[in-house]
Amino acid sequence: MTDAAMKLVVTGASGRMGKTLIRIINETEGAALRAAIEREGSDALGKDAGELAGTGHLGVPLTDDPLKAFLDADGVIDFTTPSASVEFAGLAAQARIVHVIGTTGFSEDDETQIKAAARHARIIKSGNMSLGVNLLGVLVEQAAAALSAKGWDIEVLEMHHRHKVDAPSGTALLLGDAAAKGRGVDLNDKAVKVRDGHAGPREEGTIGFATLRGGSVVGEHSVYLAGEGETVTLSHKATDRSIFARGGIQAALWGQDKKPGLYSMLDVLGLSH
Ligand SMILES: NC(=O)C1=CN([C@@H]2O[C@H](COP(=O)(O)OP(=O)(O)OC[C@H]3O[C@@H](n4cnc5c(N)ncnc54)[C@H](OP(=O)(O)O)[C@@H]3O)[C@@H](O)[C@H]2O)C=CC1
Ligand SMILES: O=C(O)C1=N[C@H](C(=O)O)C[C@H](O)C1
Repeated sequence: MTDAAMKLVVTGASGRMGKTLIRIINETEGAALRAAIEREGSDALGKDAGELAGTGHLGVPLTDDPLKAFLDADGVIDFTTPSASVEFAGLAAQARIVHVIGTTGFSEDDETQIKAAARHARIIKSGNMSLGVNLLGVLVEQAAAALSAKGWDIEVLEMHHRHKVDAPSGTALLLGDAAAKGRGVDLNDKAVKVRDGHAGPREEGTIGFATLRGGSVVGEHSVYLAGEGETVTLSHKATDRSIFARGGIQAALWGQDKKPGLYSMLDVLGLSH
């Protein structure tokens, strides 16, 4: 770690992604863990971040004072809950730092508040921080555009571990959005997220979602483009959370010299058009 290293805060530090981030930041040149935040009342407060993450003692105890931590840092990497991330976006704006948001499951109102915070913070937000999924999104957009003729139906299937609380996943929505973009439509007008009982035949032009939950599955996504007599399937399988952590850290480093604004992982990876 050098003096020039980007000083990072990890929120949700005792969560699945928080611990992965602490481990990967510790291995990343140019990044340094400055503080680790957990929610008020958490049993993890006061514990050492490195000991929690299994990397050995780092001398960074978990605290519940995000503003103090943000004012003394260059960036925050945040995989927590929608309400916490909205609060952190406001604090990142006050501290004028980079805010990487990996959290999923936001409401429209949450999204509006994050956009407002991006007037002062550099916010990079994505439902999936991995290179593979963001590349998949580009391919889905191309396939949906190429197969936009009548008769091709698009369905997104996802599976995650039993602890996941939001559905469809942020990645499934990202892929659905890419498909909608390829077709030149708005996903909000075309998404079918639930089918139950006598749902009737499939409505032409809709984009369907199906959700599976179970075991320890890190994240699996498939987009089906189903035509008459043939189906094209585009898939991604995550087997290790470190891909999300590496992407989150890459996003934070990328954001250092950017103007305030709301960016996506496509911007970070040079895949936006
Ligand atoms: N974009 C991407 O690439 C990825 C996104 N995710 C998303 O990241 C989020 C977190 O996932 P995961 O790590 O599996 O979930 P976890 O539940 O394991 O971790 C979330 C952590 O945030 C903590 N937390 C909740 N509220 C606050 C708060 N106000 N201040 C500080 N910490 C808080 C929780 O504490 P406690 O448990 O005590 O409430 C918990 O430790 C989810 O939305 C998930 O979908 C996950 C992987 C990749
Ligand atoms: O909750 C998770 O675990 C994951 N969440 C993200 C999502 O909602 O798509 C990304 C990844 O698939 C893991």
